[in-house]
Amino acid sequence: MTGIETSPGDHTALWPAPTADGAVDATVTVPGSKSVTNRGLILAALAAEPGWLRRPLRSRDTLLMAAALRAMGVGIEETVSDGALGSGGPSGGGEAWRVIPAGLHGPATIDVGNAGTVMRFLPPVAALADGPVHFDGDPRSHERPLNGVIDALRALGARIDDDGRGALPMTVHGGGALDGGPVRIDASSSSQFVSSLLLSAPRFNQGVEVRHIGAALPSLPHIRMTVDMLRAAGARVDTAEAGGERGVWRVAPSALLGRDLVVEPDLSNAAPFLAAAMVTGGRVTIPDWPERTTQPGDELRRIFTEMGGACELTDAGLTFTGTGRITGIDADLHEVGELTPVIAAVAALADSESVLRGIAHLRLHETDRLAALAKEINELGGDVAETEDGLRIRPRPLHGGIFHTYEDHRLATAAAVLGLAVDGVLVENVATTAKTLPDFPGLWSGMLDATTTSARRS
Ligand SMILES: O=C(O)C1=C[C@@H](OP(=O)(O)O)[C@@H](O)[C@H](O)C1
Ligand SMILES: C=C(OP(=O)(O)O)C(=O)O
Repeated sequence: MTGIETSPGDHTALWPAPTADGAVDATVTVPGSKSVTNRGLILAALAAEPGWLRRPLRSRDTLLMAAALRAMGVGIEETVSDGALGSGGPSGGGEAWRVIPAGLHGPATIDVGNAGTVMRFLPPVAALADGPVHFDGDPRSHERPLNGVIDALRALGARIDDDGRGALPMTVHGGGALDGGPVRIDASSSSQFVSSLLLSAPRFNQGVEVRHIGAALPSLPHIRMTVDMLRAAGARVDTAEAGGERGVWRVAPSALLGRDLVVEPDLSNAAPFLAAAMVTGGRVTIPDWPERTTQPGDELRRIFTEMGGACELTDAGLTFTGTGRITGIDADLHEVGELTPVIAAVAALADSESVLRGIAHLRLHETDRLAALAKEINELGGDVAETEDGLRIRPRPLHGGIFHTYEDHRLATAAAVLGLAVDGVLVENVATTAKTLPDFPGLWSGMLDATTTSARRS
């Protein structure tokens, strides 16, 4: 495990965001999906036989997940696959992780960093271990809600010591098995509470029946991703979409298959690159864009088209073309909240007002994203106001300055988008992008260098 930032990064470092000289014209290969990689790791670790993850994302969040599973005894071998190892996916071989399930053991200590998927998806796995598993992480991990997972696990038979706030740090006293059964949770603050219980449920004695009570659930595509991946691993899952009750998910106890999974590119991390086409009136192609996917980033096709761009899905991937003119948008981003920071950056460069709704839960993400976006864009001369459930963005001429990022990868990529159009944007701690995107500055300058090269050729 080398070459990836595994700490939150250096707050004193300032990265001068490059401006674009003209329309970008580039093909950008985006690394694998965080959400698919971390679900794939858990399902493979709980399987009855070894499995493969091909083209996994190697970033802070996924390396923390792999380290945590290893700490509980799971084998994860990193290899570079070639034809001999089987299909390497649409573009051939590349990196692959072989996951070898084993008895889950405590005592173990897990560093969750600031990864929602690690802090929420692993406590049910720890409940299946045969000893205590201690969870802690970055200071922000102590503030992000975990009560839905803690309360549900207790109701399902787990013993957990925490300080009574429903947050980290905590110790799950794994008993080697968990009863499971019916449980009610309020997952209105994070869809990850539901995904967490479903992912480990095939290994609970009675499986699980999760009933969501409370206000609307955010990020439904991510719950669909959980259900799809469970089914692909052989689990039996009942959902509203399969004729079941709304807000209720049932997973039957069963053995899980070891899969050979090719991880899709991270479509949410494609957002800044597609935004570059929007902002510069250029063209960006993302290879291997899936034809069908549960990733919320697929909605970018619709959202950026509504804002004035155009896209085409071909054998080469998704090609997104901007005209340089951006129209403001009135959009409910409840289901695709993680796309908000980059959409807000594009909206700040539009020629009319935008209203982004349905995203109050973003106040509980890596940072309070609504407050941070409003403050940082306004400090560059913008006019962004927080509403009860989102942002109202009135485009203004922007100027350079320091853009603080609050250890939030998506704040940093949003700042890079603004920097394409605004001279003198200095992005604090761009290294924080390593949470989900290794070498973002390299990919960004690669996109701009490819543009210069193609301009010279023509
Ligand atoms: O399950 C997942 O992989 C995710 C679910 C969403 O979380 P919330 O429902 O907490 O917004 C999303 O924002 C996060 O980036 C990834
Ligand atoms: C909310 C996010 O991450 P996490 O998995 O830490 O919740 C995100 O990546 O936008």
